[in-house]
Amino acid sequence: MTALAPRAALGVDEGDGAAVHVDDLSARYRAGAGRGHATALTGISLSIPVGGTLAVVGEAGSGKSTLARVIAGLTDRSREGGPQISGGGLRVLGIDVRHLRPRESDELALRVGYVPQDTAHVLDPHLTAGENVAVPLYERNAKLTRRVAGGIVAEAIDAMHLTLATIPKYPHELSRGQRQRVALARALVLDPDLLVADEPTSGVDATVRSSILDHLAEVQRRRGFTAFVVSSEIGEVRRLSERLAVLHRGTIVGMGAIDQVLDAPTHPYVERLAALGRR
Ligand SMILES: Nc1ncnc2c1ncn2[C@@H]1O[C@H](COP(=O)(O)OP(=O)(O)OP(=O)(O)O)[C@@H](O)[C@H]1O
Repeated sequence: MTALAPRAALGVDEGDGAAVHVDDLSARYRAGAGRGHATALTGISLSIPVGGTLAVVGEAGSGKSTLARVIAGLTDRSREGGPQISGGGLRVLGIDVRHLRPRESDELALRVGYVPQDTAHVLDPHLTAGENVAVPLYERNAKLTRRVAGGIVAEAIDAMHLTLATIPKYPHELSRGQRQRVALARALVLDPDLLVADEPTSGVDATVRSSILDHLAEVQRRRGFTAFVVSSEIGEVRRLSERLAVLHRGTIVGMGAIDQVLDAPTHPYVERLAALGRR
């Protein structure tokens, strides 16, 4: 892979200029036999321009992972037990996620890199780090030679500043921070148009956290993909994004430039967040 020009500069446009366009979106989960549904998101509207980044913060259970999953196209239609879109609209890379057809679901899988909170959901414990990163490559092209795949994997591993000695190791032989970076390498190996990362530094030591975020920001600057990143810490957000959305009980209670949101809080939760950020 050579260094790629930013997509916005290449003129990749998804119609209305936004890579992600969420309009009054509601989402829910099946609550189990005879118990109806549990609403997780209500009236969410946001937009991420091509090549832009939006960071999302909010307390536990506020709906961050649900929003990440629906934006990644991992709805109940495509994945058993996933969130269902129950109202509003969602366009991702020009695709209507609410009415996703199987072909579009496959297209999204190739064009969206997704890193869940728990890397155990994407890293197969029976495959080495290198084999895990290669999985999407073979999904896209089963005829890829081992030599070509190996070169691409080595580059993806290197881009996350992991040593090549990581490649033959199994996930359990790696630290949590190394596993997160392998999961990021896997999500980025197909050179996606959109990265959805759900707390990419969750459970990682504070000293390693900032370096993961810096590597991620550097790769994004080079490749110009659009990013939606969930974070649990306001301090982390600035390393990746200039824009912030704050979720509280399934609704957005603050959105805009980070300082604008924190300096003029319009909700008590944002006020608390701003106070934490000042400490
Ligand atoms: N698979 C599921 N089935 C039913 N309800 C769910 C499911 N996943 C999440 N929920 C519910 O949806 C709401 C939002 O959860 P979500 O995981 O999106 O929040 P979050 O902000 O990401 O939380 P955390 O920071 O703890 O990861 C919560 O009330 C949660 O209990």
